[in-house]
Amino acid sequence: MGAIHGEELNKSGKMGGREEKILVLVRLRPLSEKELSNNEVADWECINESTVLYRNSLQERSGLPTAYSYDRVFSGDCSTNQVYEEGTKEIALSVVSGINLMIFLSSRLAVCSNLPSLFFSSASVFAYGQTSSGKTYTMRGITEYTVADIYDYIQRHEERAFVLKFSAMEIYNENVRDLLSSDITSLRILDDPEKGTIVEKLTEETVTDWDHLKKLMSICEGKISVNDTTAQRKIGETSLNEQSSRSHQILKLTIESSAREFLGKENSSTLSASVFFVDLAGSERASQAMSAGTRLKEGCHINRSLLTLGNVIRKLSKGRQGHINYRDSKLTRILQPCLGGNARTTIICTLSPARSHVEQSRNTLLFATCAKEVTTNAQVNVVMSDKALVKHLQKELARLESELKSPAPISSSCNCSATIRKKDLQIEKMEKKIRELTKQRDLAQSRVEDLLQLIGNDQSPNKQEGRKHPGKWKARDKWGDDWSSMNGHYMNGVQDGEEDDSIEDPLSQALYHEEESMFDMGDPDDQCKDVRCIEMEETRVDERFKSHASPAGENGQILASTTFANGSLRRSSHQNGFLYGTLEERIQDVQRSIDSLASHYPDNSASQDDAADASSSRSLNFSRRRVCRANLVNGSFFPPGKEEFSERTPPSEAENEFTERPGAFRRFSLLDYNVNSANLSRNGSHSSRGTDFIEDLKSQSSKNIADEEITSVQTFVAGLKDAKLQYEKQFGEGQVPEDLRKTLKDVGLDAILGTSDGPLDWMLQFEKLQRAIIELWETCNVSLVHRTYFFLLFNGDPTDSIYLEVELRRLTFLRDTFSHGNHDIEGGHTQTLASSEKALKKERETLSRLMKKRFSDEERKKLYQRWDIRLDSKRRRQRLVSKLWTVTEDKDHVLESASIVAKLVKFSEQGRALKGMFGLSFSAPSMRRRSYGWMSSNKE
Ligand SMILES: Nc1ncnc2c1ncn2[C@@H]1O[C@H](COP(=O)(O)OP(=O)(O)OP(=O)(O)O)[C@@H](O)[C@H]1O
Repeated sequence: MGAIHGEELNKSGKMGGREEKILVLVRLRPLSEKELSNNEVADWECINESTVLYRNSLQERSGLPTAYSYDRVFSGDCSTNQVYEEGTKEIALSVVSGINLMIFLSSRLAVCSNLPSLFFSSASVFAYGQTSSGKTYTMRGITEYTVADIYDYIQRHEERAFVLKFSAMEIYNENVRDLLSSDITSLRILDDPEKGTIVEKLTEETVTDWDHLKKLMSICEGKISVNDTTAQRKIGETSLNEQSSRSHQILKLTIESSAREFLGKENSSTLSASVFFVDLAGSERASQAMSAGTRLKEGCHINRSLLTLGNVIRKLSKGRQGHINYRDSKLTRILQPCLGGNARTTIICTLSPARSHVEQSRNTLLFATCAKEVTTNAQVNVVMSDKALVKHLQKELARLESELKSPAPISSSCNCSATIRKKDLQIEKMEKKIRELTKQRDLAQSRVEDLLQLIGNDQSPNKQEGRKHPGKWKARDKWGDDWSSMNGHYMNGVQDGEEDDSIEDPLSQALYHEEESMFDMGDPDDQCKDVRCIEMEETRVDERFKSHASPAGENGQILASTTFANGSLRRSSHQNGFLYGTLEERIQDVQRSIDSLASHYPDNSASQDDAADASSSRSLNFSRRRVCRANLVNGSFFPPGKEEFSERTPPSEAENEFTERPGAFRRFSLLDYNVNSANLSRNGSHSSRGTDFIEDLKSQSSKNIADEEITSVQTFVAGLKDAKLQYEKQFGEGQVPEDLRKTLKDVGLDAILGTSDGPLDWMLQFEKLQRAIIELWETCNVSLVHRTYFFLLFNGDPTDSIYLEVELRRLTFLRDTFSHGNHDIEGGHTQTLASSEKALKKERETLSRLMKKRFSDEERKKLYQRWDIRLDSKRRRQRLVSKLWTVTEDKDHVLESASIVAKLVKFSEQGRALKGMFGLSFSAPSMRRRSYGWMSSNKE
């Protein structure tokens, strides 16, 4: 027999890799003795072969999904053998018996030797679920049944010679260990250009027989020790499981085979395929597992890597768009081929039916729902009989010969040259257009310079103060200077001083000391809570944004350091009919801004190793999780309380797969509220619709800190853009809602309503609006990250006015809500000034932890000096962060605060991607007219 790899066949148009969804099975275990003695009730039931149902009259009324469907579900009375036979067998054995063999040929391949057999080069079986749900119990059985069947297959196929190799590893506290070696040193993961990701120096035992393999598996389980030294896989007792696996275990069985008759001959080829058995450690809540010390630390590592796995699965379920963070944990890195790679994969999600575990069970099912959507592209090895192979090659030869004999018709080559000519013409035209545009741009540029000079002469204070605005407030064109001057300050030499890493939360402290780059994990309970549900929350949020995203190609206006004057002047140029605002120019403008931001604030963190970054992003993910329960009022990303968790668990596929929460679009009704129900804000009753808007806007913006990827700024922008669109819808163009007039009066901006429409007036108005907003941010304890993004993104372009309006209205609403003692904004979410204060405090703590990561020692020292913090004082980072954004009347202070927070949340890095955000344009074409609309309407 000869072997052909799927890829080769693919080229010839016959066969190739096979795309298929991950097979997802759910296994419910019976109530354990302990659960029975605690009078636990079983709330879950398999109602048919594919649906598991939650039966609890109380929860049913909560509106959460009750039925979940998967490829196959197994009830508590199903044996592991049944799970294997009806669930995993087909995939696990496809590495030897091949899919066609299984389905069409059964064991008659030897008889029907002309038919090819497809062998998949890699298969994997995972067990996923909360601690004590039965993963190890299930995987042990599945592994044994698979291996037994593989041996059975080998015995029945004597025409081939098989070699089996076995390796085993565990990932314990983010260290990879060889389970077949007594050496407990952590192994390195390497990227091999040919083999992909490999674990260096991992023992690979050649298996002599079935007994040998069983012995090797026993070593992994710790039943036998290697060289009588260490017990193997880390197992420990928790209150939920006496024999809890504290590590992820990955077993790999490689099966190599060659046709016996060709053995030792030139044309002999060896076929290799592997099957992975993955027993993941279980997610656990610290409170339930009652873990402390080592167990708690293990639990944190377990949860963190499972979080990354959840993230990867979630992203893959959305169709592999964008970057998949496989490198965020060793688990996902090693399992990359099994997750959306070239393996056939089955995931068995195990559940405890106990009521006390309902939340964890739901999270497991949400993970399963996501996993169902993931597609892998399994590589196919094809083995043919010699006869079939010869036939295949003859056919291929004949096809190539006929292609050679009848070359492509002349007409098609004519078409080719015609197409080339057409393209040449197009290129010529485009070059001409570029030349024209460049001319126009240069012309506009010189006009702008003229106008700038004019304004410089008009605005003597600006001119005299080197473009400073009157008072403490500086113009935006000072940004670059301020950034560099601040940077300069950091670079001045200072004495060394020990820094205190003390963190109030003991768990965070433990973790922080454990892994320096890691930061806030929140309270143990929160942190150890399973997180998949949150990933689903994110999915929904993403979906919402998707549905609101503007068509790509609109011009953007997110110029972080675009000069104030520029913004105004651009409008003038526009009015004069110049094509000043062409896309090309805008891109250059943005690029310049970003470059200036990036260059003034070198990002030291970029040099830090992958692991640090990964761990940080993982940690940040915990914060992200909290966004679901974010404090609605202050925009912080910290949760008001965990009780909201289950309420906000999204619907499963059984209901609406990842659909948005019903009424998600009602969030804009804050605007309705202000227009149509103005009395509500006065009588103090709550408006959940209005809160929806605040909640979403807030959580969108606050989400950014928890996500170091570009999307976080995009999300922020999308939220604002969304709000703006709704706002415009509500009021139309050129309308000033009555209550906004009142708001403006309230904040002392009533003069603006009657002012003229010139760029200079706008500059003054912008200053006033911005200052009012900054004060309100402080009053309402708004998230520092939100303040920073907003402050940096809206820097005085007239087209920003609508965003300032929306923000001002939102903040005024919050302030009024607080002052009326109107706490209960949305059912279940009690919001008070105190809770917003608490959330802000937590955000400051988190930012203070980031200080160490984002600023070098030297920079921090300079910062302390600059902010009057003694270098020998304790908790210096916390002190510094607690000062940020507090002196609202001092523009320098605000500017520096924004710079520091921007650096902490990697704004400059994200800023580099702002170009990509043109699709989320701040300034829709109509905005140019709209921007002054509300002011002009007041003049009428
Ligand atoms: N389907 C089942 N039928 C009967 N008993 C089961 C079943 N599944 C699990 N058990 C029992 O439940 C207990 C916990 O199972 P197991 O250790 O496999 O859980 P786990 O999910 O691997 O937990 P951890 O993540 O903590 O390692 C064990 O005593 C096991 O024998």
